[in-house]
Amino acid sequence: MAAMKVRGNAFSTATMRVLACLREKGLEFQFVPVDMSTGEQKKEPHLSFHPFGQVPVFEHGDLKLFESRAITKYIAHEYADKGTQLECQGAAMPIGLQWMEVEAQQFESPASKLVWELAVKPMYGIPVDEAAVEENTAKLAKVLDVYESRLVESKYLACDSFTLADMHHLPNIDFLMGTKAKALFDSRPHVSAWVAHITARPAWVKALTIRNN
Ligand SMILES: N[C@@H](CCC(=O)N[C@@H](CS)C(=O)NCC(=O)O)C(=O)O
Repeated sequence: MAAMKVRGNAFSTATMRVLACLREKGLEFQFVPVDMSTGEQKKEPHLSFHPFGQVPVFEHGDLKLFESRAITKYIAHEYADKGTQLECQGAAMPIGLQWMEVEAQQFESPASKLVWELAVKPMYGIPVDEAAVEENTAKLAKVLDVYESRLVESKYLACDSFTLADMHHLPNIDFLMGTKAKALFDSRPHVSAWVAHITARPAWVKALTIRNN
């Protein structure tokens, strides 16, 4: 099997999305830390791997990929028979695609803005923009109302087992659980149970250990 490498940062949500996937699949990989505090991602040689100057970058033999969700879809497909089956099967396949888009198009924007305001800014002593917090709390609440309805009828978002559609949420949820935005999840019983369930997955717990290295 060709060697796998992830260039990224342990505190980057997009990087953690890829590490979660590799852990679910039980795949070996080399982690190459990119120091975002010095802007390493905006300089060569990193720019030769990622033209937008971001993390993560995934390398598998001669293949070089950026965009975390494209990387996880590649890994899930390429290693369909290894570890956790992360794609919805058969007739549920398009439902999996739909809920992955929901995460990317509806959840990511308000969730990542709240991560920035409530988790990252306080770490660096940067003043919080309360108007942005209010606006994105309202937006995320509406998204989670839809999730609550969906999770009444289905234990997981897309199909009857854990898939990429659930997994893609983990990094933003992990940060938000340490902020006042946790209340948005806790106040919706089915969302709250889903969060407890997916954040306790051994693969996710193992992915997070990268922060201890
Ligand atoms: N849509 C991209 C987002 C990548 C992204 O925004 N990465 C952030 C870290 S989570 C980054 O590199 N930020 C530094 C920068 O933009 O300079 C993906 O999912 O890979």
